[in-house]
Amino acid sequence: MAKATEGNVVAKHVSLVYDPLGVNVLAVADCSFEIEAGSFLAIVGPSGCGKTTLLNMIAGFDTPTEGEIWVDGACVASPSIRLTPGPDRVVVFQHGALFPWRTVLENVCWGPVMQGTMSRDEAVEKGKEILKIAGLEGCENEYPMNISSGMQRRVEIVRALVNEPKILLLDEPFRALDAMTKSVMHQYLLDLFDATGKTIMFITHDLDEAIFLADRVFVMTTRPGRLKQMIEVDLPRPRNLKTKVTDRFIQLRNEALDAVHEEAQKAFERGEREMAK
Ligand SMILES: Nc1ncnc2c1ncn2[C@@H]1O[C@H](COP(=O)(O)OP(=O)(O)OP(=O)(O)O)[C@@H](O)[C@H]1O
Repeated sequence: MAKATEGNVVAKHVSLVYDPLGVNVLAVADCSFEIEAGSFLAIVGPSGCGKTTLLNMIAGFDTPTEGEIWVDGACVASPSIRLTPGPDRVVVFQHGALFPWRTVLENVCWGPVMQGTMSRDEAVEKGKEILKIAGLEGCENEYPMNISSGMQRRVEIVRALVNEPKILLLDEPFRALDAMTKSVMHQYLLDLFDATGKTIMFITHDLDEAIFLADRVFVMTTRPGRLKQMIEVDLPRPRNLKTKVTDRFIQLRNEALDAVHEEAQKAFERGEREMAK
């Protein structure tokens, strides 16, 4: 699959202060980075460092207090722009949100049909095609409660992809899954990434997951979240289980671990100091 030409994200000196007149929490500070069209960026960092805040600004859910976010040459977020969430930037959260009263296929087709961007027949065709890549062929008529949690997560990702977004934003989508299921999810996600060529931004606490999936790993500092380190993951694709035992994988994972651990230690010490006040 050729790399996408759409979905290039550029963040320029982005900061966000929650409640500037009240508690005044500087969540993200002066973050600048680029996600090239068709590439996979993982974001890691200590708890509360601003990962979701960054994702929410790209999704159009939150307005930066300073700086700008550009998608394909158009400014989509800045202090002076009205929020514009839309189907070009679709988010999958860690907690599932499938309609329990609709079948898998109905869940997957609902968005584009409701928005009028596809006829029902087109959405069904597209939905079935992506469900197949995600290993869900034959589950179209099941209800969410009758399939496993790993399958439910895949249905959600398929549902997001059916909208043909420019960017897929994933906020710890596999956090609640056991290690074995997670590992299977990774392979399906990589298959979907290879097949669709979409730009993906993926938040996680799991460094193995970040290195295994991504082209680049953005390590954030403890809050306020800034860029601490950008790790270029030069592992060849397609990747599989054997990738995880290569020397290069272990080297990259250790690099990420050192960077995150240093920040987690700072966050911990700051927490202890605040408790001692
Ligand atoms: N609405 C809000 N008002 C005030 N502070 C907030 C608000 N939302 C988040 N915060 C604070 O902003 C900081 C960044 O939060 P955010 O959820 O982006 O971090 P995170 O890195 O995604 O955290 P985690 O890894 O725990 O999910 C945290 O200190 C959080 O408590």
